[in-house]
Amino acid sequence: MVRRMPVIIGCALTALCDATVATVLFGRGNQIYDRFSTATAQFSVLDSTFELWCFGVLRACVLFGLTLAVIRHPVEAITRIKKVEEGAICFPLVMGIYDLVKLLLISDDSARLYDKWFWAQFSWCLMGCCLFHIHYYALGKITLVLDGELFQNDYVRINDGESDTEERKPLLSSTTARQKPTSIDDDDDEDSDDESSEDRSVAEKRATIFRLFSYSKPDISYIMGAFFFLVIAAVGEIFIPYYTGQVVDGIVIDKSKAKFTQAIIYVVVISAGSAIASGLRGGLFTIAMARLNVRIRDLLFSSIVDQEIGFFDSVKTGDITSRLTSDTTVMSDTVTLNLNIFLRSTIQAVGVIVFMAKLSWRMSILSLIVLPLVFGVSKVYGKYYKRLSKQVQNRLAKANEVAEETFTSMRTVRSFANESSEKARYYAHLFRMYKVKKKQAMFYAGYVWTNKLFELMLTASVLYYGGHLVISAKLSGGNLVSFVLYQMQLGECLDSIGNVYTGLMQAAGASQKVFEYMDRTPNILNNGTVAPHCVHGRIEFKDVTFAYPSRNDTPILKNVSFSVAPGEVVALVGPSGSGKTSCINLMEHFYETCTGSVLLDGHPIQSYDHTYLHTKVALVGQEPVLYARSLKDNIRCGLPEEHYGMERVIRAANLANAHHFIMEMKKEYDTQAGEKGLQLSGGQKQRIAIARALIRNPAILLLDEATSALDAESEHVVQQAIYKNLQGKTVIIIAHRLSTVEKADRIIVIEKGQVVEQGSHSELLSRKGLYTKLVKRQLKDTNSS
Ligand SMILES: Nc1ncnc2c1ncn2[C@@H]1O[C@H](COP(=O)(O)OP(=O)(O)OP(=O)(O)O)[C@@H](O)[C@H]1O
Repeated sequence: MVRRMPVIIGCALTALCDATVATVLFGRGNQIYDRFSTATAQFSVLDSTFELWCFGVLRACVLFGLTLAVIRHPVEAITRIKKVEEGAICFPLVMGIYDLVKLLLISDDSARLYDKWFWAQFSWCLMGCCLFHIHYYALGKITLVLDGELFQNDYVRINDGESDTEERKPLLSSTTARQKPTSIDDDDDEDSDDESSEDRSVAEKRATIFRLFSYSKPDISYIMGAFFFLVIAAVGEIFIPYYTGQVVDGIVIDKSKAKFTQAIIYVVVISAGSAIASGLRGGLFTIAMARLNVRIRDLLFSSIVDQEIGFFDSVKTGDITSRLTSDTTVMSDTVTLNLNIFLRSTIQAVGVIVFMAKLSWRMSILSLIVLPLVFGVSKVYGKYYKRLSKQVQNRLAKANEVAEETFTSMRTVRSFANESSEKARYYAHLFRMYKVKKKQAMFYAGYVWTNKLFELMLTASVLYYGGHLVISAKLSGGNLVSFVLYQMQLGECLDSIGNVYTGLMQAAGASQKVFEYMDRTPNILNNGTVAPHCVHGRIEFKDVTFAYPSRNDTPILKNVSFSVAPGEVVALVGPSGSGKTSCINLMEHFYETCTGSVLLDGHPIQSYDHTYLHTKVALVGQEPVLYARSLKDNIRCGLPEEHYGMERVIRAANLANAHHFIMEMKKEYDTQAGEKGLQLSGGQKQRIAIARALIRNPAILLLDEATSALDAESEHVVQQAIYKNLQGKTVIIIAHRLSTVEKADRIIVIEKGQVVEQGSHSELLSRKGLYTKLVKRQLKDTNSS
C-alpha cells in the first residue's frame, strides 16, 4: 500500500530541489545570475547550458502541478497519471537523450569538456530526469482510503473489439466448417479480470519465484558447478570481439603478420575454451532442472493424493493433470533456463559495457541514447503482447476442456450421435482462440518492424559517428570493429535479460497454481491413531446430518440414527437418491458428518488409523474401477506379493466366482484389464472387485450394488460364497433386487435422507409401509416383463 502524504511531500520537495539545483548550477557555471537575457539572445548548443536549466524548471513545474492535482482531485488525478504512465516516460526520456547528445556534440570542443560546471549540470539533468520518473511512478501507485474502502486505480483494459457472434469463416477445409456456429460461454470478462489481477499480483509472483528457487537448494552443487563454467564461458566470449578488432588492426593498420596471427590464435583458444565451458554449464544446468522437476512433481502428487474425496468432486481431473504435467515442467525448465540465461547475460553485459567504455566512451554514450528507446518500445509492446498471450492461453484451455470432455465420454457421444455437435463446439473454441492469435500476429509484425527500425538507427548512427571518430583519429579502425561487435553482443544480452523477466513471470504463474495445491491442507485429515487388535464390526450412526462439501446447503442425510451389530447382514434400501451410498461414504470416512457421528466399535470413524481402517473395512462400489494392470495385480491391489501369493489370489477369485472366467482367458491371471477395466464386461469387473475386497479378509464388507451387473445365477453363487466366508463378519448391502435384500438379517429403509423403517423382510411387509410399496413395484415390474 503506497500512502498519499509521503509521496506528495516527496514530490513537492523533489520539484523544489530540481528547480533550485538547476538554477544554482546554471548561475555558477555561467556566472550570470542577472544575464538570462544574454543566454537566450546568444543561445548556442555548444556554448550555453541554458536549455538544461530550462529542463530543470520545466520538470519542477510539471511535478508540482501533478502534486497539486493529486491533492485537489486525488481519484481523477491518480487514475489519469496511471493511464498515461507509458507515454509520460517520454518526457524525462527526451530530456535525458538531449543531455547525452549535447555531451557528444560538446565532446568535440575540448575546452568546454573540462568545465566542471558543465559536468555538474549535465549530471544533474540526468539525475533530475530519473527523480522525475520515480516520483511520477510513485504518484500513480498511491492507494487511497475512501469511505473506509481501499481505492487502487485500475489499469486500462484492452477490449477484444470483436464479437463472438460474428459469423465464423472456415480456417481449414474441414467438415467442421459446415457446422453452424455454436454458442459458447463468453469468457471475455474472465480474460480482462485476469489481466488486471495479473498486474496486481506481480509482487506475489516475485515471492513465488523466490520460493521456487528455494526448492533448488539440494541441487546447489550442480548449480555452483554450472555457475563456475558459466563464468568461464561468459568471460571468454567477452574477449572474442576485442581480439577480432586486434586482428583487423594487425591487418589494416600495422600490416604485421605476427600481430594478426597472434590475435587469431587468441580468438581460437578462447573460443574453444568457452565452447567446452558452455557445454559443461548446459549439462549441469539440465541435471539441476531434471532434479527440480522430479522433486516438485513428487511433492505435488503426494499433496494431491492426500486431499479429501470432496476435493476431487469439485476439481476437474484435467486441471489436476495439467498442473502435474505442464505446469511443473514450465516451473522447473523455465526457472533453471532463465537463471542460466540471466547469469550468463548479466556477466557478459557488464564485461561488454566495460570493454565498450574502454574502447570509446563517446561511442558508448551514443549507444546509451538509442538503447532506452529500444527498451521503451519493447516494454509497451511487451505489456500488450502479454495480455494477448494470456487471452490465447485462456481460450486454448477452454478448447482443451472440450476435447477432454469429448474423449472421456466417447461412448456417450457415439451413442447419441453427437459427433457433429462436439466437432462444432471444439471448432468454435478454436476459432475464438484464432481471433486473438490473429491480433497477436499483427501486433507482433508491428513490434518487429519498430524494433528493427531502432536497431537500424543505432547501427547507422554508430557507424556514422564511429567513422567520424576514426577519421578524426580519436579511434582506430580495429576498435570500431570491436565496438560494433560488442554493441551487437550487448543488444543480445539485454534482450535475453528482458526475456528472463517474462520467462520468470511465466514460471511464477505456473508455480502459483502448483503451490496452491501443494499448500492445500486437506479438509479431512487422515491422522487417526486407533488400531485395536481386532475389529468386532459394530457400526453406529448417531443423529447424523450430512451434506456434500460441493453442495453444502443441501443436506443429504438428516438426523440419521441406526446401528449394525457385529456379524449382522444389513441391507440399506430406498428410492434412488435417498442417501444410501452417502451412508457408505461416511463409513469409509470419505467425508465427515456435519453433525452427529459415525462409530465403529464405539470409536468415531475418524479416530481410526487410515490404513488400518481400510484393511478392516472393504468396499465394493457401484461402478468398480479397475487399474490398467493384470487381473492378479488388480485383485491384490497394493497388498505385498510376498504375503498375498497366487494361492490367496485364486482363493479370493473363487469366492467371487471369478476364477472360472479368468481361467478361460488366454493369459489367465496375467490378462490385462485395460484402462479403467474397459477390456472386461460389467459383471466381470464386479467379480474382480469383489475378489479384491475378499482377499483382504475384512471385518466389515460394504457392498454398494456390487452384484447388480451379474445374472441371477452368478449373483446367487457370489452371495452364497460371501455369506459362507464372512460368517461372523458385518456386511452392509445396498441393492435394488429383492432377492438380494430379503436374505439380510435386517433391512433399513431410507427415504429423502431419513430412516423411515427397519426390521426383517417379513416384519417390514407386515407394516405395509414404503418397503412394501417398493417390493410390490418390483414384483409388478418382474411380472410384466
Ligand atoms: N459427490 C457428490 N457431490 C454432491 N452431491 C452428491 C454427490 N454424490 C451424491 N450426491 C447427491 O446426494 C444424493 C444422495 O445420493 P446417494 O448416492 O447417496 O443416493 P443413493 O440412495 O445411493 O442413490 P442410488 O440408489 O441411485 O445409488 C443425491 O441427490 C445425489 O445427487
